[in-house]
Amino acid sequence: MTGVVDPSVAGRADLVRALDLIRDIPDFPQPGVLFKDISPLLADGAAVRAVVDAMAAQAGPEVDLVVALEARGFLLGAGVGYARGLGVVPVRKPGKLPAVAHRIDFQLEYGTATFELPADVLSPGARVLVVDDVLATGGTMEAACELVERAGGTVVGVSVVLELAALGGRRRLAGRNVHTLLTV
Ligand SMILES: O=P(O)(O)OC[C@H]1O[C@H](OP(=O)(O)OP(=O)(O)O)[C@H](O)[C@@H]1O
Ligand SMILES: Nc1ncnc2[nH]cnc12
Repeated sequence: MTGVVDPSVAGRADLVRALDLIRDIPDFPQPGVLFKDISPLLADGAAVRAVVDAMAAQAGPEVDLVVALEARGFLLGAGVGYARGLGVVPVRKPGKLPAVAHRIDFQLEYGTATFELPADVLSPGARVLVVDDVLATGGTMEAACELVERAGGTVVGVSVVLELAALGGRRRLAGRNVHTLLTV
């Protein structure tokens, strides 16, 4: 996929190849949306390793917990946690968690959604990296950061594979430390 790569990606043939596996699916999940599908990247062992290692390397040394966003963020966040030797907390869609600390409703590019943070797994003062696949309008990431902060955590970075610049997510996350591998 063509776009602007992070300086950490430039010159890394394995990462460039991995990011090239992301495909466009028109009119999904609704007409007018150009969906960026990372499934081919996730299905390629070398690609997913290159991407997860790059996300783990971008995040600062101060991170002590990964928060991963349902659903595709789980796949990447678990890898980043493993690579850095850090725990992973899943932020989930409603009705999945047996014990909920905080809940938030939000809007994303193609609809509305709700996230929940599990109870008693995020300690106040935790320095959190929030991981997802795509940053579009930023509604999803902003809501996740809000949940972390309600629990007393500090969001020290947010990390995605792909940023859709025209949808303004980075502006919405102004003041936050946003890591992306590719911006289109
Ligand atoms: O920046 P935004 O406009 O908020 O959009 C980004 C979010 O949209 C997609 O999730 P989706 O809700 O499709 O969930 P899924 O991962 O469960 O399929 C993507 O995985 C991000 O989480
Ligand atoms: N266009 C898009 N492609 C993939 N994930 C998204 N999340 C929000 N908008 C998206």
